[in-house]
Amino acid sequence: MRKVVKFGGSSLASAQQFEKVAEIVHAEASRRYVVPSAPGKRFRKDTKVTDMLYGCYALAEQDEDFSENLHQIEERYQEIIDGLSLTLSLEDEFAVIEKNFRAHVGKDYAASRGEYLNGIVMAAYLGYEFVDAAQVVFFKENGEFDAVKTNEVLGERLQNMENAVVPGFYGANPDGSIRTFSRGGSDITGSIVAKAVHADVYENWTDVSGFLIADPNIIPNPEKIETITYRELRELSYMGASVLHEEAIFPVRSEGIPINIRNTNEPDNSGTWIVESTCQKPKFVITGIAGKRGFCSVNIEKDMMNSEIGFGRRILQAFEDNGISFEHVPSGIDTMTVFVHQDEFMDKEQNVVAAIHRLAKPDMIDIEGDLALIAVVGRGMRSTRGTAGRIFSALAHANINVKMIDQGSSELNIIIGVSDGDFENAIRAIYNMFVLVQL
Ligand SMILES: Nc1ncnc2c1ncn2[C@@H]1O[C@H](COP(=O)(O)OP(=O)(O)O)[C@@H](O)[C@H]1O
Ligand SMILES: N[C@@H](CC(=O)OP(=O)(O)O)C(=O)O
Repeated sequence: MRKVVKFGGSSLASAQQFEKVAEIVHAEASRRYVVPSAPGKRFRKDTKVTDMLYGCYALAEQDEDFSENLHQIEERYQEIIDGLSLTLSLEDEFAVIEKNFRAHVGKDYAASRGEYLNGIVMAAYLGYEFVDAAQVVFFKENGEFDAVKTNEVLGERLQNMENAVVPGFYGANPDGSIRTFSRGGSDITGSIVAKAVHADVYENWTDVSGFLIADPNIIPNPEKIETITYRELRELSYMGASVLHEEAIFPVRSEGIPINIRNTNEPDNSGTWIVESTCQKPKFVITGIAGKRGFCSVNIEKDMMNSEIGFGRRILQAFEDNGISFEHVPSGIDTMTVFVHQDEFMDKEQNVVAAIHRLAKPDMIDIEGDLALIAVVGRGMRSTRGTAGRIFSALAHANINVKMIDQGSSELNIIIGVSDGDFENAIRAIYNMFVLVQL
């Protein structure tokens, strides 16, 4: 049995958390490969080390004095080192970091030091070997992750190592400079390592006892999801369920390696299993609910548009020409609506409108901002009639106006558009309808 264990920032925020982590790792000999994040928040208003590093580097980039900021970061590590009674010194490491910050080596390098240093501390504490991710995780010239080279080099490097710590979140560009994944990217590293070592399980340890049916910041103590498929998870994490990075499933999915989400603060809880397929029936019709704010809808009207061949393509071309990706495109007989990310769209809004007029000659264009999209996801929905009806009914009872509904052809998800202001109430109403009433 071979396991890769990734610990998130919340699991590594302090010496006390490190102690829990070591207990978990040493509890099973199979937990051979450890992927740590940078120290996260110790309390609600605390700052993650990654954010401290970004802030510190921003000063360095402006040639402003950053010594106090860097010192505060060093103190966070020192507190952990002292709390664990380690004899390790990071003095030389911080001297190199300071020099590189002064030389403006890059924002990604700066952010990556959180995981790099935590990896060194973790390896010393566990008695595991440290492997710098810059030597084993690679990106291509165009910035894409180089899965083939990484798998080969990482697999070979770890093959004969009994135990190792590989820091999450970063790797190297072809010229050797550091590049990070997007925020939360240590989850991706964990998955990459699991694939490279042909792990039996990828354990992802965090501060909640599994993937929950809804965001615990919106629903107090939501029910846990026992088992979820990769496809369901992809829908939920893409739509904002931040417990696992949306790209983290790809490396393990191709190998059929299950992911087990676990809680460092409650290690006896079996957590959530993320699998390719299962005959286990979900407890409720829906598996989970997730959502994101910050969308904008562009409603286009033109009489008889449905009979005009190429109309849809011309509309979408207006977005493509302006470098804007779209989320959903529900359409009617004489109307078509394109949902886009508001922050991406805002600056180019009038260019897109002009392009639509030029390319598709619509009768009217109407833009509405401050919308939220909610995904109701579940493999159980396919075999249950009336799910959309129940969602509508729940939202109507909560006095929420539904702006859009879109059911994926896989019948795995239903997407609902509501006003930003209704976002949390809508999630509560759906949770109550499908989960609370059944408990
Ligand atoms: N559906 C969900 N299930 C569990 N946690 C969720 C969900 N949606 C959002 N979260 C949030 O995700 C957090 C865990 O992710 P993250 O903060 O990235 O942890 P880590 O520091 O371990 O990487 C939880 O504390 C919770 O607030
Ligand atoms: N430390 C990085 C990468 C990461 O994955 O962190 P966490 O596991 O705490 O989400 C970030 O804050 O984005």
